[in-house]
Amino acid sequence: MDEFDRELDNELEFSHKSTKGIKVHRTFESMKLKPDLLKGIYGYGFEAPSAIQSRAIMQIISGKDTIAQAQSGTGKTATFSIGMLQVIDTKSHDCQALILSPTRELAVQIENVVKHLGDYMNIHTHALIGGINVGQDVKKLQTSQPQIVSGTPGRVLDVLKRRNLSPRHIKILILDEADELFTKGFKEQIYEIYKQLPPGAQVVVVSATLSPEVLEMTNKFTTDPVKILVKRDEISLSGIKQYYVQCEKEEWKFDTLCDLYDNLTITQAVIFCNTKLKVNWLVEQMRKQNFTVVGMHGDMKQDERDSIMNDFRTGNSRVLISTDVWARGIDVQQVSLVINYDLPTDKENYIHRIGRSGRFGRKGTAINLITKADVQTQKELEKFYSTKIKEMPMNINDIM
Ligand SMILES: Nc1ncnc2c1ncn2[C@@H]1O[C@H](COP(=O)(O)OP(=O)(O)OP(=O)(O)O)[C@@H](O)[C@H]1O
Repeated sequence: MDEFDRELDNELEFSHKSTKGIKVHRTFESMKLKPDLLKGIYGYGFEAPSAIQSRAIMQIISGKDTIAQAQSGTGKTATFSIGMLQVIDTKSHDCQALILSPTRELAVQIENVVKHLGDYMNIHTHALIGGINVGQDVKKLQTSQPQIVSGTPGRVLDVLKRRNLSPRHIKILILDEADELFTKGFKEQIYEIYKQLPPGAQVVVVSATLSPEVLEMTNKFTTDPVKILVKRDEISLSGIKQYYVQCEKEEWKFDTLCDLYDNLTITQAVIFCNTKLKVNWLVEQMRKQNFTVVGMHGDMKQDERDSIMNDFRTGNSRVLISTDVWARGIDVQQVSLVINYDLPTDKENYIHRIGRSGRFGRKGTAINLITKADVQTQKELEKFYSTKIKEMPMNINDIM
């Protein structure tokens, strides 16, 4: 048992229900935001707040610790970004807000959203991510003095320890994909970072999936938080249709995928495998059959990851094969199809993976390629999320 778990053990029971009576703001105007922030929101193309935005933004602005859960692709990033931008003192050049997320690509994406929403506020931001020279970060921190930093836990902790980033004026900490941040590899780092913040710093916990165990853990970081939660049977989006193809044997999956290829390229598609080796293998096999695909995983060099992300975001590549490094948070609106070449090993990532499609009310399709051995796992997923995964019709065009 580590220090984090020991301290958790002493905490009191935590209620897993949404806070009652939260006011709903149906327009951004009614939130009385700074005019420059409002301009940034409209400039970014938003007209009205989504369900989570209409409830959580004002709670964040009020200074309360907040736990915000909402389905994938429903605008959680802008929820915390708008709340945070409203409370930042733009005249000060101290770092006042820190956003932590589990992958480098997500941390960069979040920084981009903050930058765009804060377009008219003269806001300085920086993405602190691993895989690039820390010297560059140090220089940027000194020269641009960002008020908002979005980063991955390892690099953020590193610059805090080197004293290149001062935590003294941080008044708000956002934990995006919090349940992922509370898993083994990260939680000690998160706790280390949290301990360096000034007492009373506001904490905002965000994810589409927050299990009772994770909610219990948030107790360590939050004081009397406002909770906006989603019941488990409401987490899967009805706009994302879920199907399976029964492949009998593992070897049959490949032929099935090749048969589906034409449909993958109608818009954009992401194919998930459970290991980096399998991603490499599948990319190679697909290319041997003259299919155009790209692959991405955490063992690749950062500049290669950046260039693959860039090509996929701009639509230059259309079919991406990846690990769970791509499961959470990444927002590419053109993705309309997700294929689970392997079923994920944890239930939460199933929801996150299929949520790469169907962004903000768009239609999406998810297809699981399953062998006999996967039947039970898939049944458990259906039961867990009270959802139905149907057999894919012979003619896939009927569902696309
Ligand atoms: N109010 C809004 N009006 C129009 N589009 C919006 C609005 N809020 C967010 N969006 C768009 O919806 C998409 C999904 O938003 P976002 O990435 O924040 O979702 P999320 O809830 O964080 O999803 P995930 O659970 O996958 O992390 C983005 O492309 C974003 O620009």
